[in-house]
Amino acid sequence: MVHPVPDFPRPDIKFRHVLDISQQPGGLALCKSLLQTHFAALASRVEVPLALIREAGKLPPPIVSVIKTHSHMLSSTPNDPKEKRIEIGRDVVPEGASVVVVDDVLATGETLCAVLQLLGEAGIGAENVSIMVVAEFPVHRGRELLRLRGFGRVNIQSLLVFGGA
Ligand SMILES: O=P(O)(O)OC[C@H]1O[C@H](OP(=O)(O)OP(=O)(O)O)[C@H](O)[C@@H]1O
Ligand SMILES: Nc1ncnc2[nH]cnc12
Repeated sequence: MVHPVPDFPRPDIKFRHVLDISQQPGGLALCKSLLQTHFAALASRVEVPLALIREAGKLPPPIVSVIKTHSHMLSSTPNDPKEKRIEIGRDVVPEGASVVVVDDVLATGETLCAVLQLLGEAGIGAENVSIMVVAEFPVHRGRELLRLRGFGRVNIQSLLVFGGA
């Protein structure tokens, strides 16, 4: 279901088009049901609130915001800024709530570190967060970065793992 695209976005990279899963018939439903086997409380199935985390400038105030150093892999143009900000509405997740973070890819781990930091700023400790990704690329050592940044105890589950560490 995830087809490889050679030499994208740069020569010698075998890109795995993970998001294409959602463009294939039944793909999104398959993902949802696989994710649900890992986490009983997925927002779209059991109607717990969905909290969006977006790049800076896309959510109205009040927001909480942190810097995100972006992953080298998909920074396709040399002019891409080295860091961006990500944001969440300040009061969308009640303090002390349990949160399941869902993202498509875990590669370097910069994104998930920024997300955990952002949730921390919003009053949600890492002990109340679990993470689910569709695809993990261990070659980029994302879990190691999370450990180094103090998030080693956060539960991370991936549906697909491409290659070794
Ligand atoms: O584990 P990481 O190395 O952070 O990569 C994973 C992130 O990269 C992609 O997003 P995007 O292309 O927006 O991220 P980028 O700008 O950081 O490359 C993807 O949707 C993940 O959120
Ligand atoms: N090979 C790859 N394909 C798609 N996304 C990625 N993120 C990091 N490595 C990747």
